[in-house]
Amino acid sequence: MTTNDKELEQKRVDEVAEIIDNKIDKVRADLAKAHSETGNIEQNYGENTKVNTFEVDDQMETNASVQQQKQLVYLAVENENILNSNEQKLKNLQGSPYFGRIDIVEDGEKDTLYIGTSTLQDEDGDFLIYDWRAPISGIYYNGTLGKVSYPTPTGKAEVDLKRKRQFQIVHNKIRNMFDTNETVGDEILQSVLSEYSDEYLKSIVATIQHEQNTIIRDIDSDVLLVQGVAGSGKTSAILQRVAFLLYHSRSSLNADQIILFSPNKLFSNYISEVLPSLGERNMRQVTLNEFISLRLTGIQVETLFERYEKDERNLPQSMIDIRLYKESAEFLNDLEALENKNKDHLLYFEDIIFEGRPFFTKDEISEIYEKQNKAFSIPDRFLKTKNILIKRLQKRIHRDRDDDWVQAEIDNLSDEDFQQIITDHNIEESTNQRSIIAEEFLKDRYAPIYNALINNYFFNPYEEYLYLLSLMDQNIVSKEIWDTMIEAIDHNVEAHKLGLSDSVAVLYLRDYVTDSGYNAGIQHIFIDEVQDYTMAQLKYISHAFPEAKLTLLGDRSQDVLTSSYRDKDLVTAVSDLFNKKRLTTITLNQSYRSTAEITNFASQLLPDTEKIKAFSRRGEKPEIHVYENENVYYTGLKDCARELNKKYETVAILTRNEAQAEQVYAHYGDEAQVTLVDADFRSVPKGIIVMPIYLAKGLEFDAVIAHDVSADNYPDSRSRDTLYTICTRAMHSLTLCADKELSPLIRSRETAKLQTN
Ligand SMILES: Nc1ncnc2c1ncn2[C@@H]1O[C@H](COP(=O)(O)OP(=O)(O)OP(=O)(O)O)[C@@H](O)[C@H]1O
Repeated sequence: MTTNDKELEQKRVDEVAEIIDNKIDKVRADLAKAHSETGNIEQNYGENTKVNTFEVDDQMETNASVQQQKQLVYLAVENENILNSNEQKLKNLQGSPYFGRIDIVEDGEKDTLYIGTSTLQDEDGDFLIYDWRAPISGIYYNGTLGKVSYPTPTGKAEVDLKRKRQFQIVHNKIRNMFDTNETVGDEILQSVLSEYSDEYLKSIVATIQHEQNTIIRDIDSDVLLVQGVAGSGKTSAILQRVAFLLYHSRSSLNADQIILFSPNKLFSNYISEVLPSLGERNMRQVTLNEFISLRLTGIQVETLFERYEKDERNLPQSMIDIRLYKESAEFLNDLEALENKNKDHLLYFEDIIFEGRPFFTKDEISEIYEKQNKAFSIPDRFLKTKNILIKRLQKRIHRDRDDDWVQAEIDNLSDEDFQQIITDHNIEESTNQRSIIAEEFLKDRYAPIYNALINNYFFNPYEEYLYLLSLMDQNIVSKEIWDTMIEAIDHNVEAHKLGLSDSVAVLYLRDYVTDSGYNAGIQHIFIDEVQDYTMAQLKYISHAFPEAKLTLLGDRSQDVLTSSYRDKDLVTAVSDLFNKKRLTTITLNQSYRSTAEITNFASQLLPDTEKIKAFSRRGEKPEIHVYENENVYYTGLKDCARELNKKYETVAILTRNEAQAEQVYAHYGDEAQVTLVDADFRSVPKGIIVMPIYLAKGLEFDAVIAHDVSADNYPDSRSRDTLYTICTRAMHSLTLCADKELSPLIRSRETAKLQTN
């Protein structure tokens, strides 16, 4: 590449930068204008709705006018939103308008395309920048020079890729520029990965690698399972994939139809900037616990973290055996089969209480249910019962409307409330207007009953679950232990609590009997850290979102929360669970987060079968500090953190569990620059932080100190995943501190600098 090449490219950057600046000025002016228009319309709308509603004619006129005004407000707001989004996209291009260029020959014609985070056209409609998600841009990430193809609506198009050029442009100046035959050459990746960590994960759009691109652009799989080593870009790929899907299906998909199950609240904040930097809105995010708790209102569901902390203290074998069964997809199948087998069984119903008294008693509900034809399925019989109850409620409303107490209540209504009923229900003037008003009044009054019916509150899934458990012919543990377990759940439910595996089973059962609980509007579900999920949970999630395609990403070696009792092959288990769906499995072996020294050290913690490729970014060897006793240990740990903090903004001391994090923190006294991070934190503070590893899942830090890697604390292979996950959170510096004897998990000492104190 010649100096002249660079000058020409820089000239183009300058031109494009100027166009972007001009466009931003224009969009800002449009936005100011649109904003003041929206203000006017809104003000007008406010005034119109204040019109007299006491005369019927006025009222109708007002309704029509209000509708019209509402529409105007909607359009104005929509227009502003579009302008805002355009402005955001242009701002994202400012300073670094593109990162790639491809020269192609298509049907004998030469073309040069520049690729950036969004499309930019000049006045004549010519493309100055192609969106990275455009089909043709795929060539940039996938293709090596020569004949390549890209998808078009009419099939594959063949082109000859003549050149692939990468840029690193900062403040509109070309810092680096390379021609390459690879996906993205090492030089640019090196420079990106050497940067220090940030509060937020960054977009990898400019340096997406070949396998990552396959994940991002997959549109055919129902279930896309990614097994990727720590730091291989799984989370980054998910976010790029969301942006890709939003672009690819822009007429039929919006961000609200995508849900990401994330491991914790810190993580949600950590990833929150990527999509906006790509000009897209964030998808919905939920933790598994929030998802379950929202569906089981009034019950406190045990969190995975709480359970992990309890497991650390005591986890008898019988409990492991029961839990493994309850976490399997078969358990849910068995519950369903048992429910069906037992046609004569009367479901557990509940009274519907209204104003302190039963409105429908459980006897009445049971009687209706019993009368349903047993040849029908349980969900059918349940639905018929529900419909009869709704009809009875409607009859009751019709009957009660002429009762004296109702009439008296209507007489007592203020004029405004009276008119409100008329307006809300569009009641026209007629001879029986008063009866109609009475009926509507009663509907409002009885709305809680209607809601209770619609939401199936008259069915008690907890009792039903306990009953089915008692019927189970299991051979996992002795009958005595099984019965004790049922009793424990019963006590728990009385205290409005539920264990994690029971909660999913109750939900599944409730949804099965009541034929409800699914949301067909959601089109994509992403699950990060899928190794923390059980097959029962995955089965339930896929039942709850029947139309959604699933993208599952995990690392079997980072099974921090369940490896104490589970020994599973994630890929096989997931493949078995979704064997009827189009499933694609992708493996990522290359790790990008850490220096080669850290990755190589972390890899030797795992069995030799694990293949992890370190990225060729060099750094210091990890250090192991072994201390003679507890007193010197804590002084040493603190000194080490302080030293590191001089160089790195964030130093994370990571522990096995909460108690250990608290213990470390207690040794700090009130030192201001140290923060103990717990599950309620929304963002990671700077300075020295102390936290249990499960809260740091998915996150990364410049420098990590692994607390107490002694043989006591990490005695055997069951704690291997925890130690591995801790080590792989480090980007530039890793130190392991041990009180006395070093853990046997640390096999190869050559990959680290050992120091005894
Ligand atoms: N193609 C890439 N270009 C630049 N940086 C990348 C690329 N892929 C990954 N990275 C960087 O590597 C780091 C790890 O990525 P990410 O958190 O997505 O990995 P992960 O597989 O989800 O990790 P883990 O499972 O350990 O939490 C991040 O800093 C990310 O920006």
